[in-house]
Amino acid sequence: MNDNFQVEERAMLYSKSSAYEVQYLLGRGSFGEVAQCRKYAINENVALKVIRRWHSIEDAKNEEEILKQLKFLNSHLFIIVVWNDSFRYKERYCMEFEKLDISLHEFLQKRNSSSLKLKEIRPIVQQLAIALEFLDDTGIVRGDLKPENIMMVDHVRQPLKIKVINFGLAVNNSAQHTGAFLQTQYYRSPEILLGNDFNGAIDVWSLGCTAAEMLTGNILFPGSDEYDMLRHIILGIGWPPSHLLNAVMFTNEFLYATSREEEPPVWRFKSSNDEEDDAPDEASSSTSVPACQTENGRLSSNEHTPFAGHTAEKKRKRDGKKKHQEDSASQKEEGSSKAVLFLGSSSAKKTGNLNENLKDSINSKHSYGSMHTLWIL
Ligand SMILES: Nc1ncnc2c1ncn2[C@@H]1O[C@H](COP(=O)(O)OP(=O)(O)OP(=O)(O)O)[C@@H](O)[C@H]1O
Repeated sequence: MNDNFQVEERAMLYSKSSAYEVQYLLGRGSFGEVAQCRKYAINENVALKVIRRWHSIEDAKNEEEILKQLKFLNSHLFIIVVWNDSFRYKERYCMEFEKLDISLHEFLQKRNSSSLKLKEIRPIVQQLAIALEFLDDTGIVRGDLKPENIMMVDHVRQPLKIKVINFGLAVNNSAQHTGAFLQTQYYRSPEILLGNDFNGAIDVWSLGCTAAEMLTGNILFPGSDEYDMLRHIILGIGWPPSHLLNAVMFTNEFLYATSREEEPPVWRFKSSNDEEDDAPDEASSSTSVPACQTENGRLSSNEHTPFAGHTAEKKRKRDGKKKHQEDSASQKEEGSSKAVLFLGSSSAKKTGNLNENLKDSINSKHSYGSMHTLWIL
């Protein structure tokens, strides 16, 4: 069979039930291209995700399995993209979705200020909370929430209507099984970074990061890697509770305890250059700038503020004792993660109890990553 199929204008694909004509490319992802196609059987436009042939068809099938389960649970009622059909064409695997408009990421880029007004953000967060509540109820599916995976249904109509695309299967709710695959780096929760068990709170974390990004136009925690992510988070909102640090799987990859005898241990950042006993408290370093304090414009991964080098660390070592005491004090402020969720717009008020239920539901997801939520009504 000739497998030399290219996703290009006017190319034809065929399933058992319909012919599809490619109109134009909507976007590219890690698995393949997504094109707007005319579906002749119904004479409507659809979005066809055509998986690259060198990519594992298995991954596509896993995604399809999740979509089937979501559809069975009436996901279309909960701000989740509608998946219609899948088929194989010339060694490509194709998944047909309802055609949506542009992503929130593109929408933010189109805007001069690259940030949204509160009155635009509120209905988006309200809709995302509904989607997350639904996904959490499934018990196994998590959203990979980030502006690229939030699609506008129609970006010129107010209030902005959105749908969530792309999900992950949360095997056993354990980071050991699913880990980093579940969340994209900038939106990855502390539970996942530190290898803790997790629940729906990790999606609330990503929701908080996304809400902050809509408001400021900047990525909230633009860490260049997992280590740098943790540094940004601790700089921005403080240390995770010590009981979490003492228990989780990857703590020792990023941090070390200053004294094994101390009860509880006091954690500090490991430095890439120094011996453990030489490492400063990077999180409280005055040379580092929290992501939330950056200037205008989205930061890319290579624009992050790097750790101060070895010399600066040596210098800070002189003040080590003082910092150590400050460390201990700040670690006692347990549950220090904060984020702002703007829920309760005029549209939310119309939904009355639903809004209250969502608040309860989100507030009930207690863990470090669930963030303290501040409701602006
Ligand atoms: N239903 C849709 N309607 C319109 N555009 C879409 C739709 N689904 C996806 N797109 C566009 O195609 C792009 C890639 O899609 P998607 O993220 O699903 O691919 P992917 O291969 O799963 O990517 P990744 O795993 O890297 O996120 C999206 O960023 C979006 O711009």
